Amino acid sequence: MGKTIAEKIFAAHLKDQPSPENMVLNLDVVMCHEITTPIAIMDLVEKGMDQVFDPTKIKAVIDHVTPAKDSKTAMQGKIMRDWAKRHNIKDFFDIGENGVCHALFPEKGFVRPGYTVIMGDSHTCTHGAFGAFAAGVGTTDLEVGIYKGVCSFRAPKTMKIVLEGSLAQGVTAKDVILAIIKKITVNGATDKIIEFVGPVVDKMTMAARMTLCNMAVEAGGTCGICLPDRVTAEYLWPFIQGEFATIDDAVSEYTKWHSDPDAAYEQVITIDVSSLTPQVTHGFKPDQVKDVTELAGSPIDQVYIGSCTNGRIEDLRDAASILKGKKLAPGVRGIVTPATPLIYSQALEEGIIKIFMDAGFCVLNPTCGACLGMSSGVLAEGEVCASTTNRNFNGRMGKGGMVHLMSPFSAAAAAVAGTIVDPRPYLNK
Ligand SMILES: CC(C)[C@H](C(=O)O)[C@@H](O)C(=O)O
Ligand code: SF4
Repeated sequence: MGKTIAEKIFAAHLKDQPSPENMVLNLDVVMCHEITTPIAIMDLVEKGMDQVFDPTKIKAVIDHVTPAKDSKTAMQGKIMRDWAKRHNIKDFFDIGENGVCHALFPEKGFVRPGYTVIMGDSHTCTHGAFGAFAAGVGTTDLEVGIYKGVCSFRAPKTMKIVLEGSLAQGVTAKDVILAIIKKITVNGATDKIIEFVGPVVDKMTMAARMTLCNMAVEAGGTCGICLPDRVTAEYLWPFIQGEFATIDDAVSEYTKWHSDPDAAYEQVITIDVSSLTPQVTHGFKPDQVKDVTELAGSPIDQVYIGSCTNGRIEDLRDAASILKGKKLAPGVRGIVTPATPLIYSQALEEGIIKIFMDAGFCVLNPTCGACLGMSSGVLAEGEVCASTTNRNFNGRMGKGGMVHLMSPFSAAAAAVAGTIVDPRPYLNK
């Protein structure tokens, strides 16, 4: 019987298997941010176990609320900073160099095909876009990961989603993943890995694949995963050129992680995306999704473009293509947060920041901030936000606020229209 990519990664990292269902894996990367890691650090310190298994395999950032907004967040940052220094963690990103973890770490080349990655953050699944097994974990697992470099997982079960056809203009990876979550529901992939394959994925950029994998957790998935190919190797080339003579060599090496044709899946779902239209959430669950046309005309107060889902340069370009030469609708606030300093400076160089500013947007530094309602754009009670983020939970961006998840095209079109609107007529105008 052949193996899935997840089964291959698990087999290659197996340290111990206490039972058929329970596999302890060696970790290649342990990622850390200032919301969940300080709790793990303090607990390790208290237990007299203040050690890290390998400082080169720990990647840490202050990203959720940065610059600090109050004494509590300042202390969370300080705990991270002191810890990184104490343990000689070189890949630690503080103010000026920091960005949203799931955008920053891929950009630094920290994740490679076949890797095992954990983080105390639910959207760690984003890194599966590189053909890695990347999972969000709780504090105890994070502590063990930091201390010993291992983590225990259930034997992998995979749901394969085959994406066929081709995407129409103005329809993006965000619309695809919203449509998938609508179809399989918020529990559809619980305890499963979602393997995204098919011609649509093959054609996607790494940015689009990251958007796809980012929201696997919103369907309950442990991880989203794409098979590493030429697109992966080209993205990683600056980091792997010491390992391979040519990109072709990298591509052929990475095929060892491809799922075998006779691998066994829990479930296989095939979706033709050719007739897919822009999608948007309503309600407070990410599977409450409608065609944008069904919600057209719903008023909004704020537009938020950013986050680990859609704060990359490709996303800012999409939004700017609609905003160019236009203004925010009266009464609508616009906030854009490039997800990393590199994206910010690229956006500056490309004139994208100017487009946002001319349209009336407030441009923020890279941070999670408003995405989880912690800072930098919190909604007031009764307010509505058109957002490129990944969660529309009740009160997510502020108590009593409502979030509609959508693509950067749809968010930019909503900014101009002042209501939810079909972005397609706004393209190329
Ligand atoms: C703060 C963190 C633990 C949280 C997560 O795990 O997802 C955050 O990133 C979020 O998106 O709500
Ligand atoms: S951008 Fe939002 S979803 Fe992503 S890690 Fe930050 S808070 Fe979580």
